[in-house]
Amino acid sequence: GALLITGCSAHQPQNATLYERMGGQATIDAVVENLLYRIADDDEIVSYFANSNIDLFAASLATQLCDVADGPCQYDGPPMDRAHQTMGITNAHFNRVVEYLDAAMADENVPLAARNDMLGRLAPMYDDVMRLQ
Ligand code: HEM
Repeated sequence: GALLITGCSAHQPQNATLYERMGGQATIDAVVENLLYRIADDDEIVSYFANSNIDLFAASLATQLCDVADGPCQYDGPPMDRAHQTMGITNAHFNRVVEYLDAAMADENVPLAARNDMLGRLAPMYDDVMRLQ
C-alpha cells in the first residue's frame, strides 16, 4: 500500500489538478461513456432518460466533470436544480447513479484518491439535484 502510493504519486507534481490526476479529458470521456452503458443496463435509471438526447447529456456531463476537476472547461449548462426538476429522482436512485460513476471511474483506472476526490466534489450537488423533485 504505502510503497505503491508513494511510487505512483512520484509520476505527478504535488500540485497536479484533479483533472490531471484522473487522466485528463480522454479518461473523463471514457468514464462518461462507461457510465452510459451502466445506465442503459438499469431499467429503472434509464427510464429517467427516456426523453433525453443522450449525446448532449454525455457532452454536458463530460464538460461538468472537467470543470469540477479544475480542468480547462467551463460548464455553462443549466444549474443542477433546473436540470433535474420534477423527474421524481429518489434517494436510492441518486445513490445508484453515484455508485455507477464510481464504478465507471474504477473501470477506467482512475486512482482511488482521485475517485474519492471527485465524489467529494459532487456530493454537495445532492441538495441541488433533489431540490425540485
Ligand atoms: C451528483 C449527481 C449528478 C450530477 C453531477 C448530474 C449531472 C448532470 C448534468 C451535467 C446534466 C446535463 C444538464 C444539461 O446540460 O442539460 C444532467 C442531466 C440529466 N440527469 Fe443528472 N446528474 C446527477 C444525478 C442524476 C440522477 C441521480 C439522475 C436520475 C436518477 C439524473 C438524471 C438526469 C437526466 C435524465 C438528465 C437529462 C435531462 C435532459 O434530458 O435534459 N441525474 N445531469
